[in-house]
Amino acid sequence: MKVVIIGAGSWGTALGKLLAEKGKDVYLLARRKEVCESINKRHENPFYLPRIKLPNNLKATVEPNVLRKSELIVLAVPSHALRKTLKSLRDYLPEKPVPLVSTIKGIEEETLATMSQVIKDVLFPEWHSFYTVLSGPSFAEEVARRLPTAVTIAGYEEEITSFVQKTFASQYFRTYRSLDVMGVELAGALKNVIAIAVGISDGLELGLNARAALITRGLAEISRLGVKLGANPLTFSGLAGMGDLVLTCTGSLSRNRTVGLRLGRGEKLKDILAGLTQVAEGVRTTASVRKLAQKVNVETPICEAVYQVLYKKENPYDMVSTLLSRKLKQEFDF
Ligand SMILES: NC(=O)C1=CN([C@@H]2O[C@H](COP(=O)(O)OP(=O)(O)OC[C@H]3O[C@@H](n4cnc5c(N)ncnc54)[C@H](OP(=O)(O)O)[C@@H]3O)[C@@H](O)[C@H]2O)C=CC1
Ligand SMILES: O=C(CO)COP(=O)(O)O
Repeated sequence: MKVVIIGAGSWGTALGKLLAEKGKDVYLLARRKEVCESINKRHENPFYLPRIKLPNNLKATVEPNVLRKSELIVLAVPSHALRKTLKSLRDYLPEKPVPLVSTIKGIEEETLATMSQVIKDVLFPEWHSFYTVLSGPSFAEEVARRLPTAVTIAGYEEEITSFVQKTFASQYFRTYRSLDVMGVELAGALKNVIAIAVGISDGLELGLNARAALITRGLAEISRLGVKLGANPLTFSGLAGMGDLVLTCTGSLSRNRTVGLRLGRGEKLKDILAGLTQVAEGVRTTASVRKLAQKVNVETPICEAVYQVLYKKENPYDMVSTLLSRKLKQEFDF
């Protein structure tokens, strides 16, 4: 099977390695020639996954023609780049639709579209039912080191979703199926904002109680918004919801948590972003969530507090007192 992965960053490379180890003929479609050269000649991606040996049947190219005969396409670019990237590649897609797997965790800021909605805008209707989304607690580096991982794959069509589920399943990568595309997409994107909040709290050394409270109330908040937008509430207690939220809020490999930590320790956002070599989706998603929440009239106090710190230069300490001084309420709105 020929697989093309659009995006040769950390996640695209880790998933490419996994699929190549399963015997698939895998091509990473990169932007930079030097990335391709390292992967093809040295079997390593030092820009994104240093010191990980890649299999010989994982190749990289900048040539979009590689898409023509693909049998599975994986999307692994940052969310803000998907629309433009797909527009530039759509003339190279195979004549008949093939399963598409988004591994992207973000919401477009200008349109507030999730990635399935971007696909619907950019690709012909016959492609829409071929869309699936893979999400869950899965740091690229750990997957690349073949450490045990479990994820959810959601799609519209049972047959296509099962095909993708089987394609990715391996001895160390367990895949579950879901039909809640919207829920899995939203859970994956929204948890990044909560991870920034937890990072800020940990950077301020506010303790483990505060961390647990933010994760729990963060889950309540992102579930509330997700459900209002059409997600199945159960999705938020699964791998794509609770699972990924806990991983990203507590795992030192998280880029989003790290942005928060550094803010909490007193660094400026612009300095942090200037030094990042990988995407931290939650920064843009914070702005998207604010607009979404206002649009559907859902209270998202933690996301709002993160917005104030990131975009209004609010002191992180004030974020905490704002959250703690909110009007007292019931824990659950049954
Ligand atoms: N890394 C992880 O552990 C996981 C990541 N994800 C999600 O996967 C998605 C991709 O993230 P990840 O691989 O980590 O990101 P990285 O920052 O590691 O890599 C990003 C990739 O996208 C390319 N890219 C960046 N900007 C653009 C652009 N404007 N147009 C076209 N291509 C671009 C980069 O190319 P270039 O090198 O040329 O800049 C690179 O190939 C994100 O939504 C992320 O949340 C999901 C699960 C795990
Ligand atoms: O989504 C992830 C793990 O599941 C990766 O999180 P970060 O983007 O914060 O590193």
